Amino acid sequence: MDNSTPISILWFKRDLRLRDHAPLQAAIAAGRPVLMLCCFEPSVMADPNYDLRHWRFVHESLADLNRQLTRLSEQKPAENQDSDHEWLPFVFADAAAGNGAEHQPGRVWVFHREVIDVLTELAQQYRIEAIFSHEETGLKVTYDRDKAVAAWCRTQGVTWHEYQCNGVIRRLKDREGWPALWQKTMRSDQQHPAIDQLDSVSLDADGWFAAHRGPDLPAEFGLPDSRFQPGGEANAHRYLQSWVTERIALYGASISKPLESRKGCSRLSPYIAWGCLSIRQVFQAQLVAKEAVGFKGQFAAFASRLRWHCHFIQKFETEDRMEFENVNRGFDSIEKNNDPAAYKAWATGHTGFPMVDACMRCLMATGYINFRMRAMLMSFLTHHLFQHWKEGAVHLSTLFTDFEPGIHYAQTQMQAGMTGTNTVRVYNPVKQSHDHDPQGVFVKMWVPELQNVPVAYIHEPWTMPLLEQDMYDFHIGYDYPAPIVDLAVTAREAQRRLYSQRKNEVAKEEKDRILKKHAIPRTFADKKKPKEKLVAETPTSDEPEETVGVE
Ligand SMILES: Cc1cc2nc3c(=O)[nH]c(=O)nc-3n(C[C@H](O)[C@H](O)[C@H](O)COP(=O)(O)OP(=O)(O)OC[C@H]3O[C@@H](n4cnc5c(N)ncnc54)[C@H](O)[C@@H]3O)c2cc1C
Repeated sequence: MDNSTPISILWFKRDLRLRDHAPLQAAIAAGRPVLMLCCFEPSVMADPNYDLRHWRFVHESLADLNRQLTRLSEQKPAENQDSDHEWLPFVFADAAAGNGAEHQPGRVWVFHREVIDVLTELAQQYRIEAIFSHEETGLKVTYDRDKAVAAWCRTQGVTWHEYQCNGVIRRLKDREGWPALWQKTMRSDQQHPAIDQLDSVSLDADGWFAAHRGPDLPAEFGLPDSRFQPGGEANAHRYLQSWVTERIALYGASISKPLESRKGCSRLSPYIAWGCLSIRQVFQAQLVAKEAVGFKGQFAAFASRLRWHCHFIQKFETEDRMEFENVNRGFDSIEKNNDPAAYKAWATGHTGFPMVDACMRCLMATGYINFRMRAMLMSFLTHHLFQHWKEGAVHLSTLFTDFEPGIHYAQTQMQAGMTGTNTVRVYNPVKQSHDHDPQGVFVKMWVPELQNVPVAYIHEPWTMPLLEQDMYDFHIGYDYPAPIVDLAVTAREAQRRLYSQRKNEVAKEEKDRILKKHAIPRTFADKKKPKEKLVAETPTSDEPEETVGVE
């Protein structure tokens, strides 16, 4: 192929799948050879929100895409595929049966360079006619990158076709009609690319590509770590299948519990965040399963969370300054503590509160903790320690394998009480421990110092009399820290300061602005529905049902 042959570029971003992929479908339909690429960009990898755990997941997901494409190009018949890919024939049966013999599905070319540099150098080799990708609602670093790519496309005469990502809509002024648009997207046909017709551009692997792909990626990206969820579309479908056919039964009883949620929640979040699954695929899978397996209430609660996913990202899409600034400017004048020692105790899991410490350590080791405990961690930092949310938000981003900027920053602001529109929820970690880990099993799993502490004291080890501390050879302040704050005092003080801050004029004006921009207007029918039902079926509020009530 010479440089006068027009080609299309399929740019994989946070959409690491081959199914329900509108840009790939459109790139194939455009009829030109397609060059599929993905870039590990040094500028994005240097962003403080990211960590090895994210890039390992992306690396695994890309390896999975290339494994699938290799199998398709080898035209292996469905029955010969190993159990690793037993789900593959489901979508690609035609290609696997040999209908795509004329075309090589090829591979995704993975660079370790800025995308703009890759595009510039590719443009010297090929006539790039168009770029196809999903719209990304990302951090400032990727937003700026996308603006640079758009400018590059304009100067080069390249058309950049961007496709809606999940239920998030660009350039929306307010939320009038948003729920109906979301439903329409979720119920519309999936956009499966005709992979058997993909005419893939093949770069010279040992020549041009080797010279231009950039430095080797860090070796750890390629080393699996079994403590974390593995990346890839194949794994995503496995989690989805086991969720909708079996694990859904556990949802209601597990959602709030740090231990039980590890199996009894879907655990689909990293696959959704990195695009190994689209929200539409998940929504439609649960619609089908609901008819087959029942558990309608559990499925309804799950479906409402799929909508929250897009609802929160939509907020960030509309107001991305919340990565750096208080969403309600009326809180800019609030004075927060600046206590590095307290922050460090929180960030490393040494606060003296077993549930806080167990959750943080579990998160550090495995990349996952359930919603309620995420909210509790943020509440502990911003309410009980009264520290600013910013540093803590970045710390948690690096720990969540499922880090999704839109959900993360919108949730952080809400949990920290920075919206001025939601109830301030100050979580009591002792109560959470009693309610959701009564025997201290989870706590002991992650805070081994507490191994010998009797259940009677596991939630508040500092209440253990000295005599018993001697008896169990466990000493507060020596084997495990004394609590770093007095919860009753800090909870009261946080509520007082946050609510009094809401009274300033800027906070009030901002509240109105925020509601106008981000809240989903209630319809008359919604207003007549009982609250619980409303939350499950048509959430007009931001507040996940499991946090209703004072904590
Ligand atoms: C401070 C804070 C930060 C968070 N940061 C992230 C993040 O970076 N990435 C992320 O995916 N989720 C985030 N969440 C939301 C939520 O905790 C996770 O989505 C959920 O725990 C993932 O587990 P799951 O897939 O088993 O959830 P399930 O209960 O099985 O829910 C299914 C899917 O619905 C979506 N979802 C569930 N709960 C919420 C919610 N409260 N808000 C928005 N979407 C939701 C997710 O995509 C999730 O995968 C955050 C919550 C808090 C309080």
